Amino acid sequence: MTTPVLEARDVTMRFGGLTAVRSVDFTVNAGEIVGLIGPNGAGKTTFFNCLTGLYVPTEGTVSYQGTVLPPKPHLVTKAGIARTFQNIRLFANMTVLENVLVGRHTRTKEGLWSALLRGPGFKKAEKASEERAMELLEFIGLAHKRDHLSRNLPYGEQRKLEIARALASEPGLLLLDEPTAGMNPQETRATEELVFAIRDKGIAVLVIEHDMRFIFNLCDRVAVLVQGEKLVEGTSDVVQADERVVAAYLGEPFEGTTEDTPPATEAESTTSTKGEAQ
Ligand SMILES: Nc1ncnc2c1ncn2[C@@H]1O[C@H](COP(=O)(O)OP(=O)(O)OP(=O)(O)O)[C@@H](O)[C@H]1O
Repeated sequence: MTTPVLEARDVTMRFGGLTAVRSVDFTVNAGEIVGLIGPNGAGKTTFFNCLTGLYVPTEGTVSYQGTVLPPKPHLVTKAGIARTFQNIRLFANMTVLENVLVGRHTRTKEGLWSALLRGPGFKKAEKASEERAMELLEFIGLAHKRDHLSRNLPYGEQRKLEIARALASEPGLLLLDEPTAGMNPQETRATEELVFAIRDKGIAVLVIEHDMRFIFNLCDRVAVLVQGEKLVEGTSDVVQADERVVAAYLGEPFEGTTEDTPPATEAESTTSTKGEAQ
């Protein structure tokens, strides 16, 4: 039996006259790795931002484990959803261990500022947190670099550290936004293994990625967004074989598509103004 972890119902996000995400229904079940793909400007990051409370959807609801989420990022994290971003957002001048400890602030009594300023309350809670943070660093293979400043890590390790920091909030669902962007094939392969290992720990994963080989190797299910709409959803085989997906990536019109996939006309001419949706 499949148990939904995340359920987005009829989610629409408009920016003025531009509909970036249109009436998207989307589910991630327990134990699944789900991919979200689509051409540049398709609305993937905007949809992620709607899921994680960075944006308040114009319409629709997002539920986690059956409860509608408040559209506030820290409450979404607290509920059990963690994410990484397209661009690395580590604290560059903090150590590897400190970065992971900051990620734990939603799971400790102490707040983010206490963690950042290392006040007395933080120090008390620090020991238990430090043990858990070290477990996570061991899990991602960076325990030996615990005292290195994060800015001195090679790029691939910085991306891993971001994942460890996200895991530090003890999520039930992890959202990864282009985790292999800028990686060499070896690092990409290692990331694939890491995502499988995360799933094996009982954490569902939703991943946006442009690297199709990575997505099709990794995901149990893949959804394709095109011009803000969910065009196709299915197993890797089903999605790869769908002519509409190929056409969407090649920028061809959706001739011969079914009636339920009309092009989103408002979005057609406005895919270059990216705004803040990172
Ligand atoms: N804050 C914003 N204000 C106005 N328009 C926005 C904003 N954020 C995104 N958009 C627009 O919404 C559309 C979808 O953008 P989004 O970044 O979600 O696409 P994407 O699929 O993640 O693209 P990419 O693969 O290039 O990251 C684009 O037309 C973009 O210009």
